[in-house]
Amino acid sequence: MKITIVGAGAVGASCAEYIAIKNFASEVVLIDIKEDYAEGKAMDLMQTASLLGFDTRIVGSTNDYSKTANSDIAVITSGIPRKPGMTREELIGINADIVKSVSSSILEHSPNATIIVVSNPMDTMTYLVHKSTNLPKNKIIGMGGALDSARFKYRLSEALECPASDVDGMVIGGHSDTGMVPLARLATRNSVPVSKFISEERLDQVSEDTKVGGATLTKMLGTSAWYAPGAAVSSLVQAIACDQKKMFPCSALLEGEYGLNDLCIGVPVILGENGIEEIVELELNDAEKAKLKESAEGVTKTNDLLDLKK
Ligand SMILES: NC(=O)c1ccc[n+]([C@@H]2O[C@H](COP(=O)([O-])OP(=O)(O)OC[C@H]3O[C@@H](n4cnc5c(N)ncnc54)[C@H](O)[C@@H]3O)[C@@H](O)[C@H]2O)c1
Ligand SMILES: O=C(O)C[C@H](O)C(=O)O
Repeated sequence: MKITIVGAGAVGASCAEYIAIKNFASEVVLIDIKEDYAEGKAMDLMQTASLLGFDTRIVGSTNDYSKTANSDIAVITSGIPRKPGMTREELIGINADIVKSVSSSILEHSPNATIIVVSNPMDTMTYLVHKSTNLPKNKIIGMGGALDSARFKYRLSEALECPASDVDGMVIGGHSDTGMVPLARLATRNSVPVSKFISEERLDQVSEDTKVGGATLTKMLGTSAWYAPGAAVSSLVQAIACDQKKMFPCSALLEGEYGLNDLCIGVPVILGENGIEEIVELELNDAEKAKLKESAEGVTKTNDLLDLKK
């Protein structure tokens, strides 16, 4: 199993590290435009192999896509991250051109690859990859909901004063400060609704903290987060590489599901060797449906900023 990660920055390198530690891939190629940067990250990571006990070969390359040839999965993390005070949507101008050219270079050398889009604004970048390539829709996946759900579980575990492994919960909708829809009604602690343990006000606070999870960390770090994003991407890569048939909320092209059309937005999907093998339609209540619709309107507004004729 060969995996390419475009962008050897914070998220790309973190993702490569978690993939290697999980030891399910034969090769990870890290590629970046900065001279020697990906090679340096790859060498540094390879020097952890004997310490951490993995066999995955990590290779670095400065913009030489021949090294990525015949990748099974390609992850796009290239582009700029936001600074404190910015929204993800403000990155569209620079990142759209990068994502478009990178996806074309990936497919030139790996026409059968499944692409996971990470660069922000992620739902719109995922839509752009659909619009600018001929890949079938199951092979283009946006990563956002897996991270947002991990943050939701973290906030729930804080509120319930229990380990994160004791709680379950999911965030659907757009990967934006206002567009996320944490499904608080469906969140559980060992199958018991979390509303049994915390007040409605506290649960509302958990949802609000989850939605601004990325902005909170960006303010603290001066740039956006990378450990949880890298871990979330590695989980999606593993689900596809190992044909796990696991369910994650991912940004998927919708064609009528949830009453939505012609956009990519976070919904639960089953991931396996064929990428998105199924879109799971949840029975949402009226309030949740209204939030998802509003979120979709926001994503569409950002999509409308793309120049798809370029
Ligand atoms: N979807 C999510 O949940 C999520 C989570 C975290 C970050 N992100 C996004 O991921 C992106 C990367 O974040 P980061 O923190 O790793 O940034 P970073 O600046 O640390 O790394 C980005 C890397 O991309 C490289 N790059 C730029 N143009 C390139 C090109 N044409 N080809 C190859 N490489 C190129 C840069 O040289 C840099 O090394 C940002 O857009 C950020 O907003 C998304
Ligand atoms: O917050 C960001 O800009 C990066 C990423 O989308 C995140 O949620 O961490």
